[in-house]
Amino acid sequence: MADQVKIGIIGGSGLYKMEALKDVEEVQVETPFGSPSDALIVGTLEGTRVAFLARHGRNHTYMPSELPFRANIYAMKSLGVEYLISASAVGSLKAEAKPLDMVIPDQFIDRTKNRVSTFFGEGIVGHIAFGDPICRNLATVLSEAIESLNLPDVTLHRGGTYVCMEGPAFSTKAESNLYRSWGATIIGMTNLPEAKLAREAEIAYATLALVTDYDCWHPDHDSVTVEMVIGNLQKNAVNAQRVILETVRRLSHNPPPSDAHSALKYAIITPLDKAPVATKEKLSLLLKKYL
Ligand SMILES: CSC[C@H]1O[C@H](OP(=O)(O)O)[C@H](O)[C@@H]1O
Ligand SMILES: Nc1ncnc2[nH]cnc12
Repeated sequence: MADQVKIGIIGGSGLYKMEALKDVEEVQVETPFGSPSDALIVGTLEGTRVAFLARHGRNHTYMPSELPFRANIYAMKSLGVEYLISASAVGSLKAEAKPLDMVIPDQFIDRTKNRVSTFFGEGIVGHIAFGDPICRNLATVLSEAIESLNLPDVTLHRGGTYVCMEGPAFSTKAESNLYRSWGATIIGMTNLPEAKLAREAEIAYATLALVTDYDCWHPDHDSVTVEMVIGNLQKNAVNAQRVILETVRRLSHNPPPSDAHSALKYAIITPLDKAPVATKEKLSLLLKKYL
């Protein structure tokens, strides 16, 4: 079993490994919810052990709808992760958020249709608070890390709404314009289920959204393609990794409090002494504080 690690990183499209990780160990984690997308790569960044997971697998073999979100979050929890940073490619729904910019969103709109985004069920019912789906304090650490680096040609947008769509096809223009009329800032296919499950697992979660395109609404820009996403992500991958490094450095020196760390305190409605033993066992990693 690997050492306990408090900081986890999930890398999305175009960010399949962390170059700066040292003393790397590949950890295959099995969970009651199946296998994660890939082995967790535990290594040292800035003197701190962290766990990295390629969200779609290192060869990008999982579609957003196929991602084993529960296994991914459970695996992070089983290593001891308390803070989870998600690095994700997104389309921009606002002119001012340009390709290569970074956005730290603070809200989501759910347009997924086909995702399991809870650990509950099978006799144990829980309803987490999700009004503020991103950990504000972790988002602040991330934003301050970005600002401290003064990255050339990168504008940071603090706050904003991430529309999470099902995919895998990109949006129609009508959809893209609808989301713009709702005031949304960026669009992707992955972060909402992850954020919900992280909250249920009492892990603080924040998103580093890397803008790769203007989706399909912008009259002066071509509609999004995979080539565009990966091309821009590769241009920005060095910056993204610098941001993650600086965030890890700050988090390890000064880990902030997070409401997420006690998210289940008032969430579980089923009396646990009346709950099915098999489900209590399945969820014991998440529930043990409350059993
Ligand atoms: C390759 S374009 C669409 C793909 O990119 C984003 O992935 P991630 O959030 O893992 O960076 C988007 O959500 C889609 O999965
Ligand atoms: N325009 C877009 N729509 C959905 N997911 C994306 N990921 C990157 N760009 C995207």
